[in-house]
Amino acid sequence: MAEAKKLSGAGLRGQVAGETALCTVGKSGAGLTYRGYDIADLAEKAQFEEIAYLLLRGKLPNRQELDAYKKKLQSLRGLPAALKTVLEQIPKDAHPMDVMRTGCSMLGNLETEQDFSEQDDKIDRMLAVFPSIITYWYRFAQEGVRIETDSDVDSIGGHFLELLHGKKPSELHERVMNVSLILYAEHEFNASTFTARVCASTLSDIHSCVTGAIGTLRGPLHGGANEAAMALIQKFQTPEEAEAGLMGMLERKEKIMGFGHAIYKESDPRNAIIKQWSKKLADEVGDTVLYPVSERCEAVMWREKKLFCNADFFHASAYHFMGIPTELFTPIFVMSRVSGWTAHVKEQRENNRIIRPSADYTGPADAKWVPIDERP
Ligand SMILES: CC(=O)SCCNC(=O)CCNC(=O)[C@H](O)C(C)(C)COP(=O)(O)OP(=O)(O)OC[C@H]1O[C@@H](n2cnc3c(N)ncnc32)[C@H](O)[C@@H]1OP(=O)(O)O
Ligand SMILES: O=C([O-])CC(=O)C(=O)O
Repeated sequence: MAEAKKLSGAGLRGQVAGETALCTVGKSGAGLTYRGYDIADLAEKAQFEEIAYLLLRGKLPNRQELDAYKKKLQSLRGLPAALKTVLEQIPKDAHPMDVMRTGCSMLGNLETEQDFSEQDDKIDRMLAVFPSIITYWYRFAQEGVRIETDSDVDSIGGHFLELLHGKKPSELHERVMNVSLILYAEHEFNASTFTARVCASTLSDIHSCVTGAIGTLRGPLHGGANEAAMALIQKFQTPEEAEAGLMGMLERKEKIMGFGHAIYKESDPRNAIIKQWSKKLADEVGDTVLYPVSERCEAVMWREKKLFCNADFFHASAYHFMGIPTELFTPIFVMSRVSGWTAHVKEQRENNRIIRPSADYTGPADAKWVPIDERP
């Protein structure tokens, strides 16, 4: 059983910044739980929509509730005309995370949360429409087509794949997307969720909370690491090349994206799960390069630094094997984490005090005013 990581130092590490009933991360034992349920069980047995319901409504839905919830989400996939117009203005070479941020913000202009009694409907709308936002922009920017954003596929992951590729996904691909969305759904007080909670604590609207969280997730030290991991593994043709490349990077003290974690000490429980699905997909496409290269990176990083793959590393190859362009990896994280972010916003609102920590001042004392013409 892994010990909890010793937490101290900069970055508020180890400081308790609030309470949550949503999730535990890195406690000894299960490692990651959503409302008390072990992530391994959820990834094996649940649908992502069930997990969103669990996080947002506080309990697992029964069959009737889940069917009704999925139907509701399916009915909310359409894009307003004004949002399509905005998406069509965004340059082809924009980063898709910037598109998500703008898309969410524009939605907040068109369908503003007038008061908190509307929060559940606004959240469901975001869950349903985010795959439409990113694929509409992507296919318009890349191919010049204006896609229909409705589909018969009733899962969020399957809907995304169908809009992206213009055809129904295979059962395997829909399943992997489902697992991936479950793994990414929630993770306690990570940087983007904390951003959402800080914003919520000012009693701001739900679209502002999520827009801020998207911006925070974008960075390579957080959600952006899955794209950076892909860029890394694609450089290598063989495991031997990967080993030599990583050794050089470690010697130069470069960060290796997709490894390490602020809270977990010995492993990220999401890695074993997505790695197994990445292997299945590698077998399906007959890959003999990316998967073995990824495995060698994992072995070298553990041997040299005792650093382990976090959730992002094997997501890179898994998504790649499903034909998903690298720049869309982090937007998929958004489609999932919006469930966790908004569950935290609801929790913050239920028991709110504005989040406003203090700082140790390190600047000069007693500075004397110098008139502008006398300054050096
Ligand atoms: C879904 C997610 O958001 S998971 C996180 C995704 N991010 C990444 O994969 C980016 C790469 N990883 C990292 O940058 C870090 O491990 C973080 C940001 C995840 C955590 O940061 P911290 O909590 O500061 O890491 P931690 O305290 O464990 O670091 C210990 C040492 O290992 C080093 N280290 C940690 N991760 C890495 C890495 N990926 N590559 C190389 N060295 C690393 C640190 O630089 C530090 O060295 P130092 O003591 O000489 O300064
Ligand atoms: O918890 C963190 O710091 C980062 C992370 O793994 C996540 O948000 O999924």
